[in-house]
Amino acid sequence: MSVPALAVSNLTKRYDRPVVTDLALNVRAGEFYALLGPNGAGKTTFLRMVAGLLQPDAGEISIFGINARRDPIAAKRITAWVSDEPMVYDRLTPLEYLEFVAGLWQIDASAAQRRAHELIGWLGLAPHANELCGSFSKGMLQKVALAGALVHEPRLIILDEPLTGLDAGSARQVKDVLLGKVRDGVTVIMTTHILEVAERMAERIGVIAQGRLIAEGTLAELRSRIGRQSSLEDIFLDLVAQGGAEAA
Ligand SMILES: Nc1ncnc2c1ncn2[C@@H]1O[C@H](COP(=O)(O)OP(=O)(O)OP(=O)(O)O)[C@@H](O)[C@H]1O
Repeated sequence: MSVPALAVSNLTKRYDRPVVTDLALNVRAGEFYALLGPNGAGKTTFLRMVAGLLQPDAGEISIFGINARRDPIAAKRITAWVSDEPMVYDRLTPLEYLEFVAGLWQIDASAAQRRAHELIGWLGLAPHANELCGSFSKGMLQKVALAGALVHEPRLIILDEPLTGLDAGSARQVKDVLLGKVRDGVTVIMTTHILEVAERMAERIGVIAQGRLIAEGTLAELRSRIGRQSSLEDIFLDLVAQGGAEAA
């Protein structure tokens, strides 16, 4: 069996109270995995630990067989992190920003230029490629940040709410880029509150509530767990209610 893109075990983080508790989760190479959960469930905290931005209290994280806690740089080389709060430099154009990021990854200049133009084209940013990011809307900044995260051609793309605030056209561009990446064998794990997106795009869905993975599977598997033909919204609400009752 091939090595999983992501293998997490016993992951735990607490602040003044537990936020992620003993969480185990595996994502297969080439899979599109959606992480759902109510507000405050611990999704962002979980993903930030996986991306190496937050130190867990306990647990193991393996990315394509690399122990991400022991060798975070090797793990980051093959991982992309796309936050729900895009951070790009106001005084750079998208092209300059992508060149800058490519430089950090020490990507050869001509390859970097080719990738930058490709990403800018896919995300519909070409008409703005030479404008300063400081004048961009939040949606445009989100797309620039996504392009920046993909410039080093990661094997695992981790996204926190990538579609929030995007208009229909931009959301379509982002979804198409992600689906294209999955077709090329890249693995995607993303959180979303847009259940329709999880339903349409993800091969498997994980549901987190109160810092624990309370359910996981294909939509059909989740449906059979609830035991009736329901929409993903009904399944999600049932699972979260069940998970909350069990935790209590
Ligand atoms: N730095 C921090 N210090 C203290 N508590 C924190 C910190 N970061 C997150 N939390 C708490 O941890 C819990 C989980 O937060 P997290 O952002 O991971 O949830 P989420 O599932 O991503 O929620 P949402 O869907 O609203 O984005 C929340 O109760 C939050 O207040």
